[in-house]
Amino acid sequence: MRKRLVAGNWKMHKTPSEARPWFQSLVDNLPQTEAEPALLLPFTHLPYAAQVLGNRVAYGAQDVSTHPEGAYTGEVSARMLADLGCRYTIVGHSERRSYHAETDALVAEKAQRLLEQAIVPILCVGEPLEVREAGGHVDYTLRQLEGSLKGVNPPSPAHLVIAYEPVWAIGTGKTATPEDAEAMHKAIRDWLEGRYGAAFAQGVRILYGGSVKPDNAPALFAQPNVDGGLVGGASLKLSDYLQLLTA
Ligand SMILES: O=C[C@H](O)COP(=O)(O)O
Repeated sequence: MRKRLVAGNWKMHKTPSEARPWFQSLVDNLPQTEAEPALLLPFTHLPYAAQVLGNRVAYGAQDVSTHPEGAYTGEVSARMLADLGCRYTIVGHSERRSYHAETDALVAEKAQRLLEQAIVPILCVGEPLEVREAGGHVDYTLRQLEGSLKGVNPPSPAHLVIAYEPVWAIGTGKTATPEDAEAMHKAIRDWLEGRYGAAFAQGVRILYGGSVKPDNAPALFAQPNVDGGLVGGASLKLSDYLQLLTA
């Protein structure tokens, strides 16, 4: 039985001092729910997350260095994130793939660095609009998955989360239909089975991301292979995020 994960990706929003009282309100208003809450935050917010969210709400970063340590100005290592108590960290978000030219091979290295520190990578994949329109979305996404997991061997299914985020649905208000999301998630799980075996594949959580909101989340999350969401915009508003936790 996979535990639903509702992961908020704050991207580059809010300052640390704006975030701190928000974290407190989240902790004070956490609903009784089976879903696991998590926030993926800018690096600057993580010390406050450690203080306020503690072990009540999981948190982590949105990126990590491929290097374990050393003279790499501006980089943040997996060991630094582990020291701040990060449970998850995003790798391969389409915004990093497109604005920072991150390749599948680089994403795989980042995932590996995280696993070395027992941080669970939330590995993002998903096709752009032209690929979807041409009908090549499944092949495209599975190829991306294969490249981004090359040489990556998580010790258990709990150590890997996949987020399917069709690029055309991110921040656009357009969402994949629950049926389209389910079809892709099933294809991803089948691929995971071929790569890691059936028991492993059944344990991995596959999140949907792309304009998830309180009104569309129940139908998406009801799909058998949709194990929660990676939520951008709606995770910035406390009332929306709280609703998603019980969707
Ligand atoms: O990581 C989150 C996704 O990019 C989705 O963002 P969005 O919910 O604002 O569309």
